[in-house]
Amino acid sequence: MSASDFLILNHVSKVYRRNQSLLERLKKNETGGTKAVSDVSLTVHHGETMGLVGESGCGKSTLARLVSGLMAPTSGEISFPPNAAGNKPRLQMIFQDPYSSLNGRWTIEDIIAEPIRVHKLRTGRTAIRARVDELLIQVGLSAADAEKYPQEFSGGQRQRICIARALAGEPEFLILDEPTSALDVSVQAQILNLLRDLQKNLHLTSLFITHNLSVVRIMADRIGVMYLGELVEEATAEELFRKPRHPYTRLLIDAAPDMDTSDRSLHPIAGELPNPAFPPSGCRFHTRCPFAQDICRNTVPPQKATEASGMFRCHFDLDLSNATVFPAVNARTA
Ligand SMILES: Nc1ncnc2c1ncn2[C@@H]1O[C@H](COP(=O)(O)OP(=O)(O)OP(=O)(O)O)[C@@H](O)[C@H]1O
Repeated sequence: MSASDFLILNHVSKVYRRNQSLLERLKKNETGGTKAVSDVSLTVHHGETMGLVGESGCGKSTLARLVSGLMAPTSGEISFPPNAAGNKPRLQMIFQDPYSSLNGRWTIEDIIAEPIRVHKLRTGRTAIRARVDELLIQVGLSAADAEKYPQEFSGGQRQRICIARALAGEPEFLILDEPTSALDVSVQAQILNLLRDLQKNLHLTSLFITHNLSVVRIMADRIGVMYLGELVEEATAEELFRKPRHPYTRLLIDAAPDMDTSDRSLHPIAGELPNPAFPPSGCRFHTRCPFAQDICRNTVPPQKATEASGMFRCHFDLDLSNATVFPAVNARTA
């Protein structure tokens, strides 16, 4: 542990239990459920944005809920090393759906004022209203919007309100779970720009979760890649794109849309995602990996360190820096 450590995940796993049929029990699934997060170890440093990326169902949202304390891990530990004052950091979350996360019967003032009141950050109606106005302006809305209701705003504007509400709690740590995935492509870029400016100006530490690698490339200092509950690679954003070490990372890079063009759709990733309740043996990615050998089917790959303080889990040291390593995939998506 070092002084710059903000959040530490130590061998964290989460199993969702479910009722099994007799046949299922006889078959094999000894865990009796879905191991949505499997043995994840990760450190987030002060002031850093850690991106988590992977396809739907890889366990990203489960990890977010574990880190936020909404849910306890089945095994492993999650800790926030105490700051100088010995306090736990204040945490806020921003979710994907700005429609369901705002109470339609409350005015925007009530919504944004709530965390200010709960954490006793200002007292008195005038001071609280002044802070609400300030936050609305900070997220690109206007003080007059405080009197309105959520239904009067577009999706992008509602996400701005959610961001203002999160900032109202004066968080040291922000968890963003697919904050732009429900928005139109043109609005996505505006919200990402806003979030980037806020992170820079407010020196927030954050966990940014998305299925879109192009989005974390813009937002994150470091990126963790998840596949079927496991962290398969972790590196700085620069290193991950320059020299991916795991074949799944290479496929995600090839599937990522180009944020500089109007076509920002994700390209499909080859192969079918296995059922997380019954992950493949050995390397979980072997059923989709063009480099798979017998060892991949039978043996769990070791965790290997990269030169630049990253890590990856693959039996081989493949050179994946060139996009042509998956010609079939690239021909299909061209
Ligand atoms: N409450 C739950 N009970 C049982 N299984 C669950 C529960 N929540 C998630 N799962 C399962 O755990 C796995 C991981 O889900 P999770 O939502 O964390 O993934 P994700 O990567 O965030 O996906 P998405 O982007 O679709 O939300 C999936 O197989 C999912 O079906």
